Amino acid sequence: MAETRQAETHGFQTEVKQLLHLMIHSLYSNKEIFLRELVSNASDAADKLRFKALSDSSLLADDAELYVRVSADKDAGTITISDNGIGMTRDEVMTNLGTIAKSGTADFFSQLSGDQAKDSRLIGQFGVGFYSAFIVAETVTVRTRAAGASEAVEWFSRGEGEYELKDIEKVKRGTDIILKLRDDATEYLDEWRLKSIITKYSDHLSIPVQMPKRDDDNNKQEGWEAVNSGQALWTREKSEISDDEYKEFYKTVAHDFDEPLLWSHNKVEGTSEYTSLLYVPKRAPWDLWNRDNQHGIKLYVKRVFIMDDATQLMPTYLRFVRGLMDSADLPLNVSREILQDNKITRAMRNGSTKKILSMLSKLAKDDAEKYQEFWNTFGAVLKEGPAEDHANQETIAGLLRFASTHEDTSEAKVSLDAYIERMPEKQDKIYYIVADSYEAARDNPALEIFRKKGIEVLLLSERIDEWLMSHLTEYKEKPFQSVTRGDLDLGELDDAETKKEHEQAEKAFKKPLKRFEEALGDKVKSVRVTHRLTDSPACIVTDENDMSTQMAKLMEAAGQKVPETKYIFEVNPEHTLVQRIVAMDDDARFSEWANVLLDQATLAERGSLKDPAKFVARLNKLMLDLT
Ligand SMILES: Nc1ncnc2c1ncn2[C@@H]1O[C@H](COP(=O)(O)OP(=O)(O)OP(=O)(O)O)[C@@H](O)[C@H]1O
Repeated sequence: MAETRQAETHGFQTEVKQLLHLMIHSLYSNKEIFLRELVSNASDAADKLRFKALSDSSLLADDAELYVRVSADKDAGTITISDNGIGMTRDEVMTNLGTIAKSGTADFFSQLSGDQAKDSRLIGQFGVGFYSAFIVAETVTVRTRAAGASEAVEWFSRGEGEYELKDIEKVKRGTDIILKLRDDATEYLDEWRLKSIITKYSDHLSIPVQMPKRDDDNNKQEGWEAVNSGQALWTREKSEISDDEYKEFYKTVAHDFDEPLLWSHNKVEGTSEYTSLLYVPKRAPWDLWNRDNQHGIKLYVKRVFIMDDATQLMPTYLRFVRGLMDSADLPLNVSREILQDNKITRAMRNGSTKKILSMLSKLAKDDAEKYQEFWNTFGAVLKEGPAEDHANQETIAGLLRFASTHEDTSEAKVSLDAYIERMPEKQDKIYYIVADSYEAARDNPALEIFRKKGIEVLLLSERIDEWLMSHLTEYKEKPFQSVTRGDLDLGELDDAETKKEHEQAEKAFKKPLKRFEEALGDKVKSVRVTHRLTDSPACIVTDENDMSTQMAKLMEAAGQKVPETKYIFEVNPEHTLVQRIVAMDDDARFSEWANVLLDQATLAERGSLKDPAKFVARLNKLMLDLT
């Protein structure tokens, strides 16, 4: 027999206090969701017990019919949500109802602005769960007994700084949550009101949600009756499910306040048999950028809930997808380890990935505006795709959107198909540039020749872009080519005449090039005549096989040692400044100017210099010469 402990008072973790405060103040216009959250927790508790009982049937004891019960006591001003699910031990109560165990919680709180409308949306994304009880309740009492245990505990709180915990007697396994309603929330004492909320949010739960059965005069209670249909939504025929039902179901599975952007419900038969119901949300969850965050896919086996966050069922670059998969083939006692390397899981994952990608491709085709909304929210995550998923690389590439010299906006709107469609007949490559910002990409001197010739260049400036481009080599048999790497060969786009002119210019400029080489020494890899510039005197580019500027920056930012890249210095013999410098007899002065040109070109490409003070000093000296 466990030792009976005295009542204890515990303080909430700081974040819980913050969450409670925010919730009470920003969710008052959406109070009813507390019931959805508590009923859904109760139903999860029943699901968890059903799963655990597969290997230990004694846990169900003589109480095998699992249910959730909701009732109101008008005299006491309370409503009670009970379940005979898995329950909680004392330790579990302290962790689950006293702290927030999600990783990145502190980050989340730092995003809150104090603006109620904005914060309430963020809280929606965070998932309010159990604590939402305090939106309507003055006090909350939780009485719980874990399955298989004999002791039980009571948790009590006013939602302020602390909660009380004491040992109690509880006859049945499971959890009762008793809410003493605030004066402005007494509408929830009405059974009809409760019933309508349950049918709205929880109709699809496979666990029966019961309410008191009233006699004909609607007065005395005669047992309990289920108020939800009790049929899991995804097991029904698509044609019988309304859009509203899909949307409400999404809110429950994804814990989102908003409607989904789109969804797909599939029954797959053949070598593997499963049903999937997958949603793409409208808004990004608050921790989308954390690659380790929870994946949103729940796994069921033959309608029995097995686990949340089934990472094996969806690739990481689709981690924004929410929903569930229900397998007819997996064993009920499946574990995460078994899922790891399993033919059935792989088939489900491949099938669902294809489904999501084709759903997005269809959206892009049918409703460009809505697709753009999706892209602006999740595009940067999808960009992880080509590296992670080679098999679907071409499809993912087709979904990418870029800023480009064709448009006058930093918004990424151009698809590769649109780019190819606009390509002049003789163009055989897809040209792009990666820089720190849209402006730096747009204004990079290396684009001058492309502008002059009317060749479109994709302008990339997100952190992930260099990584993306290192994995994308071609799209529809057109190779990608960075405009700041390697020797620029416009192939067929240059006619024989231009090529001849280039050769002549190079020949004629041989001597000056030698002078530049001597002046710059080992600061550069080589010096050559440029074919990319029309308006600028010089630029720097990397050799085809060297690490690009952006990749080097990324690696440096990640704390890795990066070998120093030597740039190729390209000069524009047509430029007046270059012509004047070349005409100088004084080698020392020539060298000063050559160095200034190199530093300028480095600034345009890298955005910073190793020794900026020296550049400024040199420039000042040359300016003095002119005044
Ligand atoms: N009725 C219940 N029976 C058993 N455990 C419960 C019950 N209600 C809550 N819990 C436990 O408390 C934890 C915290 O609940 P809470 O609703 O705050 O978060 P969650 O359900 O894990 O997350 P979210 O609601 O954001 O998806 C749950 O994960 C569960 O372990």
